[in-house]
Amino acid sequence: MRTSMFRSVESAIRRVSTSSPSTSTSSTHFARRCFSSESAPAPARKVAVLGAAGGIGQPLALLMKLNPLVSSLSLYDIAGTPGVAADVSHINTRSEVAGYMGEDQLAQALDGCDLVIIPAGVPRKPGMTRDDLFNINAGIVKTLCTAIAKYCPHALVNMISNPVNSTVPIAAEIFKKAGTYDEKRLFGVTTLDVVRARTFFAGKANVNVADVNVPVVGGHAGITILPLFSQATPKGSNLSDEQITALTKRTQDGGTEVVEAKAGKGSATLSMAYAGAVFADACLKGLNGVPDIVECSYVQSNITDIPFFASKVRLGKNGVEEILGLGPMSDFEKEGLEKLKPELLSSIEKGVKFANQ
Ligand SMILES: NC(=O)c1ccc[n+]([C@@H]2O[C@H](COP(=O)([O-])OP(=O)(O)OC[C@H]3O[C@@H](n4cnc5c(N)ncnc54)[C@H](O)[C@@H]3O)[C@@H](O)[C@H]2O)c1
Ligand SMILES: O=C(O)C[C@H](O)C(=O)O
Repeated sequence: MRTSMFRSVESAIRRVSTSSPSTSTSSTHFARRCFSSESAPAPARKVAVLGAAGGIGQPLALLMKLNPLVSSLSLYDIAGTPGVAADVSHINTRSEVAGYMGEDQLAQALDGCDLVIIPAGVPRKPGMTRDDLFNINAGIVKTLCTAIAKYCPHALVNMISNPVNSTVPIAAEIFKKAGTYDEKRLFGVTTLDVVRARTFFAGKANVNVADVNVPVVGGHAGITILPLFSQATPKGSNLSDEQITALTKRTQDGGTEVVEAKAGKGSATLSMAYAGAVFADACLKGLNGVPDIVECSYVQSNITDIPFFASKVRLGKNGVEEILGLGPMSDFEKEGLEKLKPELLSSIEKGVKFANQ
């Protein structure tokens, strides 16, 4: 899996946190180091963030403003976007920023978009599952996807709103009804699971976190999140079965760990904004024809008997270029795969049913 994006963000942050004011790099240099490694002028790309005034939306707006692959940044929410847009727009990087507020400005926000990122909707509180968000977030996603089908039907869509296992199938159904569905352009963002798996593995295996890769497959809720630690690189110190079981559980419960630590004040926002920015950057690089961009994502898939499934995906000019197979799995992972299927399938069916009622 390509890791240059992760490495460059990490090295940029290390450098900023250790440099004195007199030795710090310019802000433009910082943005370049954070994201694309391309030096040639990148094509114009309009990116929208829907839910841009929220806990994820604001830091994600900041990170997308730092991305030199973005030429136009459209920040939409039902409230609060003028302030977020004014604030972010003062950063001296390439993109022009515009804020849009309320449904009557949604068309303008979406018009001409190449990529739409959706972190709109309510987050969990302690004691809730992601599925408990379905009743509110399904409707929000339906409204937003109906508008996407109308105003930017060819955009890539990065779905962050939970429950991702259901919101992606909802989006697919809405696009099908509108006659605009292209399965290559719809992605559930599961990058945070990969980010967590990499971090947790590095700690236990005693390897440099910047070098670690771990595919995470399945879906994005509890046991449907299946990290494949047997494929983790670099190998590092040998981990026992107990350690692998514990790492798997911690990755599956990573979201809950943050929800509980925030004690009623929402779920992961900063790590999610980072993960969302990493995935959006990969999508933009793919659109721009950069070769060998591979990330895990929850997409329409036939690598298992479940119609939507997260796995490694090669990104290209049309979105999904290739869905990569699961690769060799340990017996523990094979067992996890069979266990997750009923829950994932039922979340998919729930989304499909909702979109068609
Ligand atoms: N995929 C993942 O890995 C992942 C990780 C973290 C959070 N999430 C999910 O992301 C979502 C947002 O989380 P958050 O912490 O940013 O929540 P938040 O409440 O802080 O922000 C959500 C934003 O969405 C906006 N919103 C509500 N209805 C909208 C609509 N119809 N159109 C546009 N915007 C609308 C709200 O005004 C708010 O600003 C939640 O569903 C959460 O569960 C997913
Ligand atoms: O856990 C949540 O509710 C938010 C998100 O899906 C996460 O994994 O952090």
